[in-house]
Amino acid sequence: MLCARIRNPLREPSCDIVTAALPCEHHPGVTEKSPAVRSSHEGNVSETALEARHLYKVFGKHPNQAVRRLKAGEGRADVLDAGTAAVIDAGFTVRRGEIFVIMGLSGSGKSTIIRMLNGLLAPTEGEVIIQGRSITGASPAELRAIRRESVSMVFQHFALLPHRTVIDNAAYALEIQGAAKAERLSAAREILEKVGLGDWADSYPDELSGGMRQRVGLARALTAGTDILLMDEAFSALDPLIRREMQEQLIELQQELGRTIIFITHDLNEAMFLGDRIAVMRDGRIVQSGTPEDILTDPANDYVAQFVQDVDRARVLTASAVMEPPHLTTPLSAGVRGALRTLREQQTSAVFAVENRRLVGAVTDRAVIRAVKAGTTELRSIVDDSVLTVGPDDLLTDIVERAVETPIPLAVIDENRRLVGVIPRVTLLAALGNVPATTREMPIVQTPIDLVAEFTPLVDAAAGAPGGASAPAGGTPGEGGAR
Ligand SMILES: Nc1ncnc2c1ncn2[C@@H]1O[C@H](COP(=O)(O)OP(=O)(O)OP(=O)(O)O)[C@@H](O)[C@H]1O
Repeated sequence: MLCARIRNPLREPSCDIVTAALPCEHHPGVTEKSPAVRSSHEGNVSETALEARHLYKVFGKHPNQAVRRLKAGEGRADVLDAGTAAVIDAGFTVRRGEIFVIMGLSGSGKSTIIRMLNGLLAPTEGEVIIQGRSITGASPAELRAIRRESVSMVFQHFALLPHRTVIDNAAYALEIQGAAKAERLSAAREILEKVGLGDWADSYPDELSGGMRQRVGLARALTAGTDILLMDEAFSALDPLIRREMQEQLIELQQELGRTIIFITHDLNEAMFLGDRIAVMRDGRIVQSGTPEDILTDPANDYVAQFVQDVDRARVLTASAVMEPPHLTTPLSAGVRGALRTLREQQTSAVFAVENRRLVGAVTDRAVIRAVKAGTTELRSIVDDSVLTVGPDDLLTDIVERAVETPIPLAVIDENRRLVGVIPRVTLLAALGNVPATTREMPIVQTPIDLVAEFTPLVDAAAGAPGGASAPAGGTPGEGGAR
């Protein structure tokens, strides 16, 4: 299985990209991880493939009036008399080479957004910018050119031409672009190989299964050679197993071909698995955008939190998202006695041995005691170097098995074998079960009755103190008394 973190080179860039939680430029109330801030040595290369700025779409009699009222603070339901607000002030930036997912329940406005992104629908207000060019106000001919050259679409119901062979379907977009037959067939054949349909080139769509037909749809969009692919619920009609296969294949293809993909889905698990970043929509608005881990671990509001409750966390969270700092370590240079001291102080039965922060292995209490008895002082000879390790980018789903096998926490090591964290089994279980792994201070239970306040007036009254026996009738115990 591919790792969600490392599959996109743009997501884990090799040079100084600063990522910080910032308010989204277009939505001060919506937070997203900041767009990559590139170091100056990369030059001013635009990494933005597509941008949506303050998009509104209202269907109905008075769309502009509805937008004015929405801006003034009225809600979607309030402006129904003027029209249906399908999209309200949606803004996002899609970076080149990423999979950006727009996720929301039926009616939340996803399809309307995607139709505005490829110019099939004009926004009531706002702007769509594709590769630096605004398509708002573009002529029909310009829009056709943009769709031909920059943006391809993959539909839920494949939209294949039934009387054409698989290869002719896959080559169709190039045919429209006017490419010579030999050129388009060769390009289509290459892509068909990549999607696993090389042997089916001469078949017809009705000879294929649903998953295979969707592969042809995907091949057609990829053959077109556009940088941006819009995929509208592209896998929703497929059986669950085929669907998962397609999701995995899409990530592989995206990694290989580096296209920019905007993927629409109502399925949060799919969004979490595919998305480098996700925009969550509700009632026409984007309510949160961020990486899958951001959304899972820090939902912006109760709506998103409820949504993520049922997410298959093992497919989204990585080792680095759940690991704990490695406290139970002993340097090799501390020798057997040093290891013994750490084991006793930490009251544990095994510690990790490290050398220059690099993991050497684990040392158990038994081995240490035997070594002390035998008069051994050097630690390396008793280190067990077969400890199970995982990488920071490994998905939990891929490490659960190893966690079950090992009696000590899993060691998380980076590419230089540096011990960057540990995952005790309890931490893994807590993360999978969405239980907070942190512990809090125990609250101090308040004494139910303030005995001093209760009894002082009675004692005072018995002693004849002023204000005691003469306390007003109905006064609460303690009122007017000493505290
Ligand atoms: N042409 C139209 N005329 C009037 N209302 C529309 C039109 N298209 C969409 N809507 C309304 O806009 C809202 C958003 O619809 P949209 O299809 O964009 O949502 P969606 O999230 O894609 O839902 P689904 O997954 O069901 O397609 C809905 O209330 C829908 O009824």
